[in-house]
Amino acid sequence: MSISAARLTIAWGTPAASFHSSSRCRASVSGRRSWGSSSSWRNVLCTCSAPPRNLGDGLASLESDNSRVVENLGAFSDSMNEGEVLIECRDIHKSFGEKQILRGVSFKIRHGEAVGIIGPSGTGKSTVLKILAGLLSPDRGEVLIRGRKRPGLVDDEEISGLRIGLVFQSAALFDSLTVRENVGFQLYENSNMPQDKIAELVTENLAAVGLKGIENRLPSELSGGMKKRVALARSIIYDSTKEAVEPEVLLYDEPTAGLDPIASTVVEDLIRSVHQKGESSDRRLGMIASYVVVTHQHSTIKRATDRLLFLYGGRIVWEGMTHEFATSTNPIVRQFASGSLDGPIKY
Ligand SMILES: Nc1ncnc2c1ncn2[C@@H]1O[C@H](COP(=O)(O)OP(=O)(O)OP(=O)(O)O)[C@@H](O)[C@H]1O
Repeated sequence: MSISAARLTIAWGTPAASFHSSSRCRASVSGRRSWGSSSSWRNVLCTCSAPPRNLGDGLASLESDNSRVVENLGAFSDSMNEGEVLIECRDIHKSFGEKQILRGVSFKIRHGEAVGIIGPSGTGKSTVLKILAGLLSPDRGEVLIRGRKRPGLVDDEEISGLRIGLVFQSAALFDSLTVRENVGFQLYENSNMPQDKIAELVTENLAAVGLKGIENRLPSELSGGMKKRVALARSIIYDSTKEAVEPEVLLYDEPTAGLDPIASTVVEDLIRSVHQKGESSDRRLGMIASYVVVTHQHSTIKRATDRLLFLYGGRIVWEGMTHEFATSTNPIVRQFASGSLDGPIKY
């Protein structure tokens, strides 16, 4: 097969052109998965017990009372046992040219969590994911992986003990490769699995995202929604010949945008099904220890997240459990939840 011809720098399925500078950023995220029955996918318990924190009462307080924001965020983060924190963002700042996007983003993701990042368009959610994944460097602040500071872009050695994968909003498939080659890319490139076994796994993973019989198609022959699901299948396929894997954090950038409601449900259940909660997850093959989802979709927020971080004005302005989002009295959250034009968020 022609996969080696396409030996571009693959960073979690990223075309080389996007991140050619991170040549050390080899594919370290083949996905893990363990399919349950569809009913077990839905049988998800909330493991998070931290209370919600309203970080300011709206944009005005965010702008005028920054110390309070930081103080409250610290209180939330302090409630986490340090040993269970996989990734921490500490006071992250990021600008593109003159445009300051992130102005001090701080949060922790702990083992077993399913966290959503929400907020208005253009507020920097994807930027946060790219910084978490090590594909962008913050201008200021730091990312800690299991308590160890990562100085720059991702490096396999630096993040040993934890693998971080990013599923791109745009699917980012290799145009010249078939669906089979795209989904099985990691295994063709980095495993010793026989090709027929990889092909079998590809078919199995495609079926899990609701796609059958498209293995020989090229990405150009797929709809946008199908491409997204192929990318998802690629992110969760794993080398089933291995006995144990390191814990893995998957970052999903709008995994259900553009999907019809039923396809969205398939993807949301899939995201849940590959998630292994609790401390045992670091030795369970085929499971994701924690994941972060950036989404605008209500169904995805409700079905696929336990805890939410609300990003606005360059900072986390609210965080809490997903079920508390709808009843929050924070004006920013209320406006966002209702879709009202009136409120602190201006377009
Ligand atoms: N590489 C880049 N160069 C210049 N500007 C960028 C770059 N990446 C992002 N931006 C800008 O940073 C801002 C935040 O972008 P980002 O994609 O992180 O937002 P978002 O919250 O994910 O948006 P959406 O919800 O619409 O997907 C936007 O104004 C975007 O144009």
